Amino acid sequence: MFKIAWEQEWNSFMKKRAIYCLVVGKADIYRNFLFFFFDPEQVSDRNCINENQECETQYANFVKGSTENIIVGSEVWVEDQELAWLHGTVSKITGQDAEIETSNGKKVTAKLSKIYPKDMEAPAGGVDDMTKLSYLHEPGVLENLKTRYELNEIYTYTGNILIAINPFQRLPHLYDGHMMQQYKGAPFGELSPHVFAVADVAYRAMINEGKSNSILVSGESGAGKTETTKMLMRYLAFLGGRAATEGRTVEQQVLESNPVLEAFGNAKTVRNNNSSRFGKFVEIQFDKHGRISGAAIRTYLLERSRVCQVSSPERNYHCFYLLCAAPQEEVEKYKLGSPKSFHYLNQSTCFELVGVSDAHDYLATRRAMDIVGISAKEQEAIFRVVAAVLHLGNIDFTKGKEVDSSVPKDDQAKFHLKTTAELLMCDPVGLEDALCKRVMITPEEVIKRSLDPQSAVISRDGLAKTIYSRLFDW
Ligand SMILES: Nc1ncnc2c1ncn2[C@@H]1O[C@H](COP(=O)(O)OP(=O)(O)OP(=O)(O)O)[C@@H](O)[C@H]1O
Repeated sequence: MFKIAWEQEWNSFMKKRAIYCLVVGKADIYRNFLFFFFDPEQVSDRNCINENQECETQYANFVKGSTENIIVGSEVWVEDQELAWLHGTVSKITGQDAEIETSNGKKVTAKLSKIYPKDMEAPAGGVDDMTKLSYLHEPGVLENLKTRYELNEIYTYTGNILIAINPFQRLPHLYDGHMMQQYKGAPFGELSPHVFAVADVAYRAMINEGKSNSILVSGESGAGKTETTKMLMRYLAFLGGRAATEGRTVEQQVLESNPVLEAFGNAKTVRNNNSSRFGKFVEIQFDKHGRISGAAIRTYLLERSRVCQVSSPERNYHCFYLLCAAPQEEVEKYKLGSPKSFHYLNQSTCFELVGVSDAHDYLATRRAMDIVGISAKEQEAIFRVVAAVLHLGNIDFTKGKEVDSSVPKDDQAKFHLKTTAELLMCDPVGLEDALCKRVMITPEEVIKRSLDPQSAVISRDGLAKTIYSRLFDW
């Protein structure tokens, strides 16, 4: 389903003439990237890439690199289980097999078709554009990215595609005002590769051609897509911003939408403490003078199951923990307490994030909601729903008097049922009925059937997921 949504999005990107920005976390993604851009069938499918001279050259280089004649004494790359690729020298060739003495002193045998020539003339610091490599094969590009990464150069071009490697550390000098100023209007490729250069070229093309443009940010979880997108938005806000007038500016609202979305759609996962559990399409609208005039964010396919199911060392959506850490009067108003007391949170033993204050983030989210234009009344309703989901998860069931029926388990369960109903502003009896009974509508009649405790739990979780995902979509 995601693939279909993505394909549709891709086609619409194509119509809008995309500029690519690719984020890489690990070798696997780069492998996919090579496949996607250099597989002949894929290339011919993507007319816009086919038209792109640079990509055709890259593809030709790729083929050349893979089919190069290898002889005894050639310096090559050979696949390694641990390190992905090892450098070595061919010592013997027998038929289609080559014997290689690797740089770490091992002797390995590999098929000739599986080894790749090493570029012995590549500069020590790597190249800033992969099209400058003699051989554009996987070990070659990975070696180049690694060399640059070790020099803190996290960005590299492949033609007009930007490859970004996650630095896993703050690099403020890369994104400050001075840097933005430098990239403003600079011809693409003149300065070091940078995410601002991609945003700049997209913006200029939009202004010059009077056509919409898109930037695609792709990569595996934790690769840095969200951070990269924020940088892109910051730079576009810098280019298209207005002098601050009274109240909120559109660009402020655009930027402040991030913390709001992250509070409700991000969670800690094994790979990423702030993982977006949804897809996002950000549209920034500019007027004919190149000033930001509006913005829209469309979200896709929130991971609904996380609302009810979470395991160590992951967490549920940030907003649940933020609300539990809200000022005392809010916590009392929503009848909350420690995250440890809620079933939807305590299935995992992780409640806090290192270096993150949920209490601080709660206030920051409230501020961001103000800036985005969510009224105090709406904010109150939003957090009522968040609290209601937590209480809903604590409604346990036991067997009722009738066969295969269920009722709230004890006083605790009844308290949470009553509180959920209060927060959702619905009738508690109606809510209990909805959880413990199923209504089937047939052409002849409406049948109401009792649910056993297990089915009532499924129905409770279904309701929690639906409420939360509707809130997120809203
Ligand atoms: N350019 C960067 N500078 C500094 N840190 C970064 C940068 N890019 C990523 N990071 C770090 O890596 C973490 C993960 O990045 P990010 O959340 O952007 O990944 P993602 O690709 O959006 O992941 P997911 O798909 O799970 O949402 C960030 O929280 C941040 O700590």
